[in-house]
Amino acid sequence: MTSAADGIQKLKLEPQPKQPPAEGLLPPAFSRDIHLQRALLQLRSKASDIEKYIYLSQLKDTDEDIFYKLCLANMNEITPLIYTPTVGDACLQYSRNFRRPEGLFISIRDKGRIGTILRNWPAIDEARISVVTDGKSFPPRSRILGLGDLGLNGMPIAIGKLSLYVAGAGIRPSSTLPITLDLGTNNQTFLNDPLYLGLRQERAPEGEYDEFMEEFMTEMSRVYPKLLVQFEDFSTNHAFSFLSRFRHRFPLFNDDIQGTGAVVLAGLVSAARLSPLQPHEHRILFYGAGSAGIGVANQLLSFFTLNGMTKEEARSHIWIVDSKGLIYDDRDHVAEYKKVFSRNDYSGPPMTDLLDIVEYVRPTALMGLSTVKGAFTEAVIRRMASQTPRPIIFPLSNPSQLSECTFSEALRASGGSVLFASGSPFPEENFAGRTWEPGQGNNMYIFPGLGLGSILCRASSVTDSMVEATAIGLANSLSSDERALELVYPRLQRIREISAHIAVRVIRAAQAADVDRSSELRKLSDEELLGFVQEKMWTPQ
Ligand SMILES: NC(=O)c1ccc[n+]([C@@H]2O[C@H](COP(=O)([O-])OP(=O)(O)OC[C@H]3O[C@@H](n4cnc5c(N)ncnc54)[C@H](O)[C@@H]3O)[C@@H](O)[C@H]2O)c1
Ligand SMILES: O=C(O)C[C@H](O)C(=O)O
Ligand SMILES: [Mg+2]
Repeated sequence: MTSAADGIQKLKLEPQPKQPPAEGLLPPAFSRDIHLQRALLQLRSKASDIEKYIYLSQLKDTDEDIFYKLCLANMNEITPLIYTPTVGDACLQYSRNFRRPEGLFISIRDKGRIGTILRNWPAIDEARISVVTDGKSFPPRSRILGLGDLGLNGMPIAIGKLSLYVAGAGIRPSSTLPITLDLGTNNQTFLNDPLYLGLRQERAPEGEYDEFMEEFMTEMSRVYPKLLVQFEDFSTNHAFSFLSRFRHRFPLFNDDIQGTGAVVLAGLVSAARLSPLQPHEHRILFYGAGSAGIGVANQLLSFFTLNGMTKEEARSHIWIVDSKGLIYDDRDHVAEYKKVFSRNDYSGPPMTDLLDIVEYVRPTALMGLSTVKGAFTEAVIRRMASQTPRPIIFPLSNPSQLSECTFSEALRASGGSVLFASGSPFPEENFAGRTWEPGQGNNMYIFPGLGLGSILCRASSVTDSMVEATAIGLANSLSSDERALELVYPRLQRIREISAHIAVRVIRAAQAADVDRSSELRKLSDEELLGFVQEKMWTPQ
């Protein structure tokens, strides 16, 4: 009879000691440099992105060094395959394509013995960073990107984010820990699918979920005392409540609320530098009021407060639209977490049409976090472009098929005046006799550096000031060449350099907030600190 442990051994999850292969096992002319080229050719020969994703997962499993070398040399080509948008399909098809475990699955039935399960993770190094998702949705079509209730199939998003920690910030692969919490699913297609790998039950009720999370977080900190936790793609209500419940007790952050807030703040700062308007002239309209929309709106208050306004004044520059239209005081049914942005200067009939809202608000910036494909119509973009000289339009919903508009649409409808960034990548465009590069406003620019800085200074918690520091660090990391091309984000190929720069800002902010536990870093100059951060980055051999 085979035991569960034998099963895992067969699935090769256990780390294999690195030894040169015995003589004769490799062909005489084999060289690792040439093999890198071979791997790229093999990758490019695959017919679809999901096949490329599967190829890359297997490459990571069999030869981690080649996998990360390939990533680092080809960030623009590989990031969309191991991360957004392909990871969306990888999630949808996870139970069909599953080959071997690459992370921990902790289910509601493990309540009472979560510590034991956590100790089963067979890593060589102590886990230092974990991305945790519950693959869960609240209203239909929310969370895991914008794809809905994925239940246990959310695992690839945790794996994808951690691959970017390694590629983008040089976190040691063996210290990363992807975790999917299986609390059941209300996705009937999965429940009916014989291949579905998760619990075949509806989601656990709130009270039980709360107890489960309490035990989970407590055990995580016991088993892995140096661990930083990233909450990913929880449904909106849980995203906010778990963040506020745990953030002062454990080192953790929520990527969708805080990471997205920071990346959009950085993009807005860069875009505003290209606009002729003064900061206090900006009026920001949010389309979508979930964890990301409200998280970003909260973070964008800093755009105004850093320019001398009070929080109250800053709030008056922000308008929010949810699925029921513009949010204002006299409107019924406004969830508590949105109320802080409710307008007290409008009291007419409900305003639901985006074109009417754009006409009324006259936004200089329009942020899409709604999961509503095509919501930024040609008419909406044209109207905005007629009201403001450089409309800032960020359709941030993921994956690509849920984007509020494409780069081509925004460019053409605005006659080239748009300052654009999208959550998922879009190709360059030829328009009006030149080539235009879109920006990608994705939290992937933030979490690697935030994680690296927090880990290196052993932050006991992740403060708002550390998150804000990532945004300023990112906005200041554009090269003169990138600025000349009017890019709002730096090129992805420079992600390691950018992450190191962000990590330094994070460490300094942690020191100022007194949450750093590696106090010897306080003695280093900024230059020495940057050197220290870069030296700590893992590099594939
Ligand atoms: N670019 C990034 O880095 C990034 C980061 C986080 C989230 N996102 C994306 O943002 C999207 C939203 O994420 P979330 O976590 O906030 O999801 P969510 O489900 O919590 O929120 C979606 C919001 O959109 C609103 N909405 C739905 N239909 C609408 C309509 N017709 N008109 C106006 N509003 C409508 C809903 O009311 C809700 O407030 C997802 O697609 C996600 O992938 C992008
Ligand atoms: O996963 C991404 O690409 C960004 C973000 O965390 C999201 O949920 O969409
Ligand atoms: Mg996310």
